[in-house]
Amino acid sequence: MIKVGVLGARGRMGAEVCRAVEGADDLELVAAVDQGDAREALTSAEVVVDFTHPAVVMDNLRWCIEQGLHAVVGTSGFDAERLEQVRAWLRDNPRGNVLIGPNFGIGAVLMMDFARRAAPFFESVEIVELHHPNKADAPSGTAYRTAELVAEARAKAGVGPSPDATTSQIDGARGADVQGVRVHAVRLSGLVAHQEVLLGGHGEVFTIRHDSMNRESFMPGVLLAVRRVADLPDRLTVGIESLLGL
Ligand SMILES: NC(=O)C1=CN([C@@H]2O[C@H](COP(=O)(O)OP(=O)(O)OC[C@H]3O[C@@H](n4cnc5c(N)ncnc54)[C@H](OP(=O)(O)O)[C@@H]3O)[C@@H](O)[C@H]2O)C=CC1
Ligand SMILES: O=C(O)C1=N[C@H](C(=O)O)C[C@H](O)C1
Repeated sequence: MIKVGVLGARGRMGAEVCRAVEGADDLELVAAVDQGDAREALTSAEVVVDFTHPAVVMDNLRWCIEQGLHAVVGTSGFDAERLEQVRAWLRDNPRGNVLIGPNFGIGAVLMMDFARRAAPFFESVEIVELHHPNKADAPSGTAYRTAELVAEARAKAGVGPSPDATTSQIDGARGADVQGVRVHAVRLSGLVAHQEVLLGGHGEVFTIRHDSMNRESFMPGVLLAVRRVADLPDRLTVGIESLLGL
């Protein structure tokens, strides 16, 4: 049995993770912690899962690393600077691995991988992410990570910037620029979590779309990460691609 603690346990994702852990024969939920609860209850866990808020996740993660706990992090908001900070904390503390998953949906991970692979073959690329209106941040962590992967693949292949002759616009009309990739964020009642990657070439458009219809969709990926985080070859892993053999 792997002992699991959940941070953000009363939130939309945290509550779903608690249910999934309780339903798994090989996992035991030993602590469910939310805003205002003492984190010390988590010291009885081997693996801590964090689905809280981008503003608090770094403090939680530093605490987990200092305690030598393995951490599976779903909370969004990780850029290169934050990842470097996590690496520094890991260097200073000998025990505990960290897996940060921008998206634990299997289809979403495939969407990111397909986008990365397709990126060098099209001169234009833009990302549209669509979420429920209670989401705390924009753009989504998934869109940010997709843009990073796409930008990296295009740079490696020597593809230049996406063509764009816009000279006049209202602020924000062309979305956010994430490493040269335009990212547009929609917030709409009725939605859960969705993304389209639009790739345009000569007379053709290739669209990759993923839809999470509910939060259960993330649970196979979260449980896979919980089961494997202790044995990962690197102290810090970003994404579950390697766990899926991608
Ligand atoms: N990687 C993935 O696959 C997915 C990632 N996410 C990400 O997960 C995060 C959470 O999303 P969601 O569940 O919808 O958000 P919610 O707001 O529903 O849940 C977050 C929970 O964390 C609590 N919380 C806030 N601060 C702390 C703290 N310091 N310690 C413990 N608990 C705290 C909140 O309490 P309170 O409300 O009182 O502030 C709330 O109960 C977001 O960053 C989101 O983008 C979401 C879906 C999938
Ligand atoms: O807040 C959400 O809901 C989601 N957050 C993650 C993100 O920011 O990418 C993952 C998924 O999109 C759902």
